[in-house]
Formats: sequence, C-alpha cells, structure tokens
Amino acid sequence: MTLVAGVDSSTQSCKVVVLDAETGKLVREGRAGHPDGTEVHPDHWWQALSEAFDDAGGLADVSALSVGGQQHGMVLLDHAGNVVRPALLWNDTRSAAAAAALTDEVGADDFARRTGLVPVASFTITKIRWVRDHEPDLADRVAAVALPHDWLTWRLRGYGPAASSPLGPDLDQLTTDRSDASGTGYWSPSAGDYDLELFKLAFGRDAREATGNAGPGDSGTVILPRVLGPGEAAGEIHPVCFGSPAELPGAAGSGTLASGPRILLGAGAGDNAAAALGLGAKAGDVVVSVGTSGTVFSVASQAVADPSGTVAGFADASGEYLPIAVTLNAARVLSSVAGILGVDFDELSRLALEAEPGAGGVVLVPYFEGERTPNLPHSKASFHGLSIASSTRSNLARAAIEGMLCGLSGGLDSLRAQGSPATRLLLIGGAVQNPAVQAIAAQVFDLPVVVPSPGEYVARGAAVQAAWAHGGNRPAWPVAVDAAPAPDFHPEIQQNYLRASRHIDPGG
Ligand SMILES: Nc1ncnc2c1ncn2[C@@H]1O[C@H](COP(=O)(O)OP(=O)(O)O)[C@@H](O)[C@H]1O
Ligand SMILES: O=C(CO)[C@@H](O)[C@H](O)COP(=O)(O)O
Repeated sequence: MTLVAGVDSSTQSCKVVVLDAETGKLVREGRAGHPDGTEVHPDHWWQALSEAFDDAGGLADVSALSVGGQQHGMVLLDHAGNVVRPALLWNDTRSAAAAAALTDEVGADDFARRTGLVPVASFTITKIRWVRDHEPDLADRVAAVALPHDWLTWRLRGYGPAASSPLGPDLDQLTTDRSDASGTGYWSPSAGDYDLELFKLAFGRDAREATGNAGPGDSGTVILPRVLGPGEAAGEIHPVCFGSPAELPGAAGSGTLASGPRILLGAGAGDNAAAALGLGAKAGDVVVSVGTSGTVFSVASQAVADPSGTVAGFADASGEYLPIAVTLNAARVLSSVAGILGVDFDELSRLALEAEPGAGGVVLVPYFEGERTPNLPHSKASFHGLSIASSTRSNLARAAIEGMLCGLSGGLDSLRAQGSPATRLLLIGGAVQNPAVQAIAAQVFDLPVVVPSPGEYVARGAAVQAAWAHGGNRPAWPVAVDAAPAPDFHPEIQQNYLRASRHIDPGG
C-alpha cells in the first residue's frame, strides 16, 4: 500500500493525516497545539509539526507529503534565514489603517482588478506596510517574505538558519502555490503572476520571485516564494530537517523520518483551497468551514474581482479559482458564550436546541475580534433584543450560533451575487461537530446542508496534493456523508440579524 500524508498547520493546532494513496482511506493521524495569539513565532509551528508527526506514528512508511496551512500570515526572513519577528496572523487587525491607506492609494476597483482583493487587515500586503511604517529597522533586515505553509515546506526540505538546518538559508529555494500566493495582495490570480509594483508600493522595496537556483542574493531585493502549479512537487523532505537523529525533538516519529526512505513534498496550499481539494468540491458546492475563521467558498472556473471586497477572489489549488468570504468570528464565538454561560459544548448545544428559531428576538452580533466581512476591524460583539422574558440561557446559546452562522450566510449571498452557483452546502471545521450548529445551519442557510463524515479536510486536501505529485494524477477519493439535516429555512433569523447589525458601533 502506498501511503501519503497531509498537514493542516492551522491557527489553533497542527494536524497530520496518513492515508492510503489508492483509496484515500485514513490509516492514522496526529495533532499538536499551537499557542494562542495573533502574533506567533513560526518556531512554534515547527515544533508542533514535529510533535504531530510523532503523534501520527512517524513518516517512515510515507511516500509523499504536502502542507496546507492558515493563510496570509506574514513570515519575514533575513539573509541568514532567521525569522525577523513573530508572524502576524490573518486575524491580527493592527494593519487595518494600512489596509485603508493602500485601498486609497490604488483604488478598490483597481486593487480588485489586479489581485482579486480589496485590502483588509488580514492580507499579507497590509502587514508588510505596517512593518515598514512601525518597525523600519526590522523592515530593513527583510530579505524574503513567506507564508506559513511556504516556510514549513522550506524547512522540511532542509533549509533554514545555518545553525539549525542541514542546507542553510538559501532563500531562492522558497516555494508557495497559487492558492496561498493569491491571499497576499501582491499576486494576481488572473495574470498568474506577482504584482511587484504593488509589493513595492506597500513595502518600499523591489521584490522578485525566487528562482529555485542557489546563487548569491541581490542585497536590496526582497525574495518572494516561487509559485508552483497544481500537482507540482516542491522537492523532498530532508532526512535530518529536524536536526541530527540524536537531537530530534521527540525521538520515535522523527527518528523514523531520519532513517526512512525519501519522501516527496507537494506544493502545499492555503487551508481553504486545501479543504476544497479534500472535499472534491465541484460547481454548485458551497463549502462553509467553522474553525477559528468562518469561511464560505466555492470553486469557480473564472477569476472573481469584487470591488466591494466582500468576496475575495483567491486562486484554488487545482488550477481554478476560489471566491471566498471570511469572518474573524466563528468557533471561538461558541467557546466565549459557553464560557459566559459556564457550560461545555454539549450543554451549549442542548440549550440552543431548546430555544425557538430566532432565539425569542435575541440577536448576537458576534464581533468579538473585530470583523473582516464586513470590514469592521475595531468593532465589538453585542447582544440585541434582550428583555426580561427573552434573557434566557437557551436564547443566549441559540443567539450565539445563529449570529455566527448569519455572518456566513451573508457571505453566501455575496458569492451568489458574484456568479457562484449554489446547490448544496458542505459544512466542515471543528465547531460543526456540535449538533446545534448542524441543525441551526439548516435554518439559517436556504440550501440543503450536508455534513461530511468528521475529518481533517484541509489535511486531507494536502494529502491529495501529495498523491497528485507522487502519482502524476489528481486522485478522486470518495467523501462519506455523516448527516444531512432536513431543510428548515427560517428567513426571519437572517432578517433579525441584519436589523441588529445596522446598530453596530464601528469603534476605532
Ligand atoms: N463540539 C463543539 N462545539 C463547538 N465548538 C467546537 C466543538 N468542538 C470543537 N470546537 C471548536 O473548533 C475549533 C477548532 O476547529 P478547527 O477547524 O480545527 O480550527 P482551526 O482550523 O482554525 O485551528 C476550536 O475553537 C474548538 O473550540
Ligand atoms: O484568513 C483566512 C482565509 O482568508 C482563514 O481561513 C485562515 O486561513 C485561517 O484558517 P483557520 O485556521 O481558521 O482554519
């Protein structure tokens, strides 16, 4: 049996799946946690990756692997391959003013036409502008800008700081893929190329794409990862990328990596594009993921440019496009409200299902972390419609789930407005295991809802890339369905939510 592996280096944790390349059947899996916060040193991801490999029983029998990961996180490297500062993640909103400035300088229409995006604080381009303006000494040291999956792939191939990597700091070996490049704000899905003018506008320095050939760096020019195509390989895992076998962090799994056969490394992908691959999403499928972020996306044959910025026009990992709307407030809304109520997730679910659709008029606009769609980075969460009679624990629990899903339902409407056909909705992500989330999704979305069997679909999509790079063809593994809650659309839930949203204080 040929085995392939996929990684999801996500916001809260690192997950690894090992699958049968022929059938896509799960053979074993592992995971390790990431630290909290919107600013994280990439070394934590590296450590978690090593632990997750160990937890998954090592990679000795694996033929190929690929890395999916959280998008947009800014990893800055100097000439010696050192990380210049902790990465600013997709949910770090400090660059909101930089986003507004870049939008003013270029114009929303032109930005959308050139990159498929209108800047919000999540996108990498706003983060490099923030560093230019707030940390100029660090900005001067920057020799390359990468994303989380790019950096992990580079490290797995054996590159990194001289003291802690077998092959040293060759920045020209950095790679990425079109799905993750399309979330930077300086890569064009329609042109299939970097927009180096935009990079220079944001960071004040020239940039060029990595060549893949070792050579002397050109001192002032910033290197951007070489963009690999679908099915392409980035290289191979270096047998001692985690250090010499004796120094490995967690001997068993990493030790087998050091002594095992060569492992091909796929291109990797942004997590949402990887999930689309893992689900085998087709035209008409709309994927809703409820993890740290809330995302609603579909696979499209044409690049999307929405000058309102509601839909981001990413590229996907199969050669097509991935229109997407993303909220900052998803699974953590449920943990926050469960914390307020002093209950666990099971009890939150029981309470929410006890209340009537519409939660007795109680609405939670859940902007605990500010918001990205709509672009309200400084806003805060607020409950609306509370009366003595309606202020019950059940209504508060239901309002949390309804509010979280209504943000995504607005995204679905915007995807449709951009031309995405929508015939069914596939529900994935950690919070979807909550029965109330599944049942309430069937009331908030006006589409048949399908819940694929529980699984790490981002990691699975990365494994699709690994199998594709290894065997030369994209595998078509089946996806089992776990549940299909009966359609029970209640339009008043969204109407009440929209009414309450009009009263939001933008803050700032
Ligand atoms: N039964 C549940 N009910 C609600 N939320 C849950 C439940 N199980 C897990 N979660 C939440 O799902 C999130 C993890 O989902 P995941 O998709 O792995 O996130 P990410 O990919 O962003 O790291 C956590 O915030 C966790 O609290
Ligand atoms: O910002 C985006 C996509 O644009 C997020 O989807 C991140 O990619 C993080 O994903 P999770 O870790 O929440 O899965």
